[in-house]
Amino acid sequence: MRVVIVGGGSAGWMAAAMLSRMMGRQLDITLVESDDIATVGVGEATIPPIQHFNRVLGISETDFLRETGGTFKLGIEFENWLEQGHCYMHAFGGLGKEMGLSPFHHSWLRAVAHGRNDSLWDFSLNYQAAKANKFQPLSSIPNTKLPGLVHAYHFDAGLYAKYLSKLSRGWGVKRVEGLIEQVNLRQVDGAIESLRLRSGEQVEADLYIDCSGFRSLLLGSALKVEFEDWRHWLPCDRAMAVPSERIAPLQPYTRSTAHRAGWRWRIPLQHRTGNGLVYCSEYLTEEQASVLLMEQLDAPALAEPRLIHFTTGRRKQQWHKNCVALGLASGFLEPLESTSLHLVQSGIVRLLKLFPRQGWVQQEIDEFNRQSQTEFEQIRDFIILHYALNRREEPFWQRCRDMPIPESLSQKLALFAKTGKVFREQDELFTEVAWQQVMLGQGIQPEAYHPMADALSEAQLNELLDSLRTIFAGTVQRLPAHDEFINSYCASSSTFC
Ligand SMILES: Cc1cc2nc3c(=O)[nH]c(=O)nc-3n(C[C@H](O)[C@H](O)[C@H](O)COP(=O)(O)OP(=O)(O)OC[C@H]3O[C@@H](n4cnc5c(N)ncnc54)[C@H](O)[C@@H]3O)c2cc1C
Repeated sequence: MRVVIVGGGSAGWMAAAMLSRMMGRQLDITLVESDDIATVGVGEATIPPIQHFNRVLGISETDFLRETGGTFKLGIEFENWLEQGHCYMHAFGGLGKEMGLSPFHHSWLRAVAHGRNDSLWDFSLNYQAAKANKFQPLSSIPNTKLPGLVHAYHFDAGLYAKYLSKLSRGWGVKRVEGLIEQVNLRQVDGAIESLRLRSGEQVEADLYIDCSGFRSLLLGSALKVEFEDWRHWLPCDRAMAVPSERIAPLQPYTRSTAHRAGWRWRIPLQHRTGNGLVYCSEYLTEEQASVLLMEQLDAPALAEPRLIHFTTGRRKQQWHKNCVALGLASGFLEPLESTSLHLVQSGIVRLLKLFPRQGWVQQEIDEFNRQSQTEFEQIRDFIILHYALNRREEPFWQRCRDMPIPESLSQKLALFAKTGKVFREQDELFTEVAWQQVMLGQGIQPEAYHPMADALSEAQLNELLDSLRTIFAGTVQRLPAHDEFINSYCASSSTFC
């Protein structure tokens, strides 16, 4: 089968690498990219499943981090989101200790209700290590049955695309440089027939993968698949990004700091720090955004700030006829929970699981679209949660607080507020522990805890919590500094250019 991938950003090269690796010579893969159209040029923070993607590709962690200037990530810190001066973390990994069927946070809720003043994050090893700037891979805590650290990465997505391009071409992918000027549709069924490049060359395939970025050249422009706009839930529509010099120490976590009309990110890489402001253009001009971004850099800028326009939402079908869209061509959710590259990854995996034998089968397409829709909506709800429960005073934040939220989210919040209970939908990306941290972090104080948490006596509970705190503190103390570990394990020669 002939496959053409349009676009050589992270989405295009991730798709090329995985399809060529998994399907081998059964597919004749061509990737078309244009030197005249830049990639989006941002995308630095990820979530833990990216490890699996690299493993399947056979990429070692050290090579990957060296090639992409990458660092380790243990979670995302949210500063000023609830209100100015408040801070919490969505730390990856678990909390406390497995308590049979009773999630650990119920025991913590009980302890707090009875007068203890521990923070939930005293029982997150990831949080403790992150705030101490410590890291090394740790699958479990030695001499205990407790799990260790769960990590993702910060890396330069442009360098990742370059690296995957080199690997993919070794695995048989053909690269064509050229600007696509026309997408020709078949008369008979309206599917894509061919692409005409500026050079006059025609490129034909059985399956087209649209990774053309926000343009959505094939799925959106040519096939006219509608875009579902979610700005009424997520009103930010601009980002301004700027790299700055690396500073020490390298923090093993992403920082997301709310400002008067959105938030800013700070992502430490080996060769630079990625910074950006996400904002709503109704409340902040481009000039104000630039001042806000630049005045709060913690090291000299390495380039001029760059403005990116976006609209939050998704294409109503992400696979239509003989065209599947991945990455920005399929939809966009702001990078608050670092989910875009993950959506590329899961789209590729979904495509491979439903890969057509020949032609296309409508049931496969419907299943792909159903799963993609669910995944996008679940992530959307998780992102809205951060905005909806704020207590900030500025007009932008008041608007976020007053906005109606999806029914699926309001049910989840109400259940947690009343009972402390939270459930992960089937196959949902975010774990119960992730939901707990953000709901508590955004100020929900559950009225009750699960009766199973009463199974221990008060003395037993206190002993358990004290011993967990001691174990976590001792474990973190023995970890090397994140910088030290990077230097010895995967130091990169990448420089900013
Ligand atoms: C502000 C912002 C911050 C982000 N931060 C994160 C983050 O922290 N973590 C994360 O996971 N994701 C993040 N993302 C998303 C992430 O950057 C993208 O999902 C990812 O890079 C994939 O982009 P892409 O390949 O779909 O598109 P692009 O990088 O835009 O690539 C599009 C490609 O299509 C080609 N093309 C377009 N038109 C034509 C044509 N006519 N002919 C030929 N070629 C064409 C271009 O040359 C280019 O190669 C962020 C996105 C934004 C906007």
